[in-house]
Amino acid sequence: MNADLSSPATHDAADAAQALLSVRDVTLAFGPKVIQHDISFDVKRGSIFAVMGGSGCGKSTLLKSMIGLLRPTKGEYLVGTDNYWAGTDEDRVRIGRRFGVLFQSGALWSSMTVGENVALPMQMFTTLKPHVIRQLVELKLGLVGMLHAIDQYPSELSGGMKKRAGLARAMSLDPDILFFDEPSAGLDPITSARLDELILNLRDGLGATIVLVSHELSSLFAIADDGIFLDPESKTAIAHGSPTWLRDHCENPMVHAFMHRERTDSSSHGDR
Ligand SMILES: Nc1ncnc2c1ncn2[C@@H]1O[C@H](COP(=O)(O)OP(=O)(O)OP(=O)(O)O)[C@@H](O)[C@H]1O
Repeated sequence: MNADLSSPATHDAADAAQALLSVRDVTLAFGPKVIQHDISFDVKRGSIFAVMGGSGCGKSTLLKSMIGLLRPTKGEYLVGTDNYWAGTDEDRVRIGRRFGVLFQSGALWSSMTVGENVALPMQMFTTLKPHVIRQLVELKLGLVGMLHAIDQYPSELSGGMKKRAGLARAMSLDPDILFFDEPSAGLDPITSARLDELILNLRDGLGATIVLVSHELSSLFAIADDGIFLDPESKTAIAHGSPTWLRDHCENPMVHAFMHRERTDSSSHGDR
């Protein structure tokens, strides 16, 4: 399989200069089982970067590794000038403070209200006074259209509201980079489109930099402006570029089939 790495978004010296996060020659494995090898890409400040590929290719594993839950067997993650895995545990905690993560389910604490969930990271990691935290919580919930639900418990929320609340919590500490794992999973198309709009507003209004894993083509085409396509067979990246660029220009058959929702023998494990 030939790698189609010639898109406008292929990483080069200019991209590296703008990069907020640089992934360099990363190999991920569980024991002897290699999941992906020699992955390199740059996430530019203010971009929405998609990790794409069929089911089981290693998207979530890569995301986990980027947020510090899995040490790569080889390679580096550079966050600005910080080399994430090269430092001490304290260094990683400091660098990790620059990350916000939205997990698939929203991952809210069920015994706490929405407001308490959003306040928790501020209470744990800052010395802000309670009334300041309250103001910030209201601000974050306002940004995601959830201020009205500040005193509600997660069990009282719809799937889309849980995602919004999870997003407000991910933004609690004003992260430099937001990581989203399947933000549209479990949402109906209208709620999913609203979440896409919200994500675009966060990028355009706040200049947020976002890395996401998603299967949802409509969502990928609507919001992502750069990305990487992982192949489960060769276990490495076979294309770089925005989802629309890959859809319209990438000639690699696996990528073409995925982006056009076609079934081919070689992509039988691709998601549909
Ligand atoms: N803790 C683990 N130990 C061993 N293998 C694992 C572990 N976690 C994931 N894997 C394997 O790594 C591979 C990639 O899994 P991963 O969940 O990253 O894929 P994915 O692309 O996110 O899939 P999906 O789109 O279906 O969520 C799979 O073969 C999976 O079985």
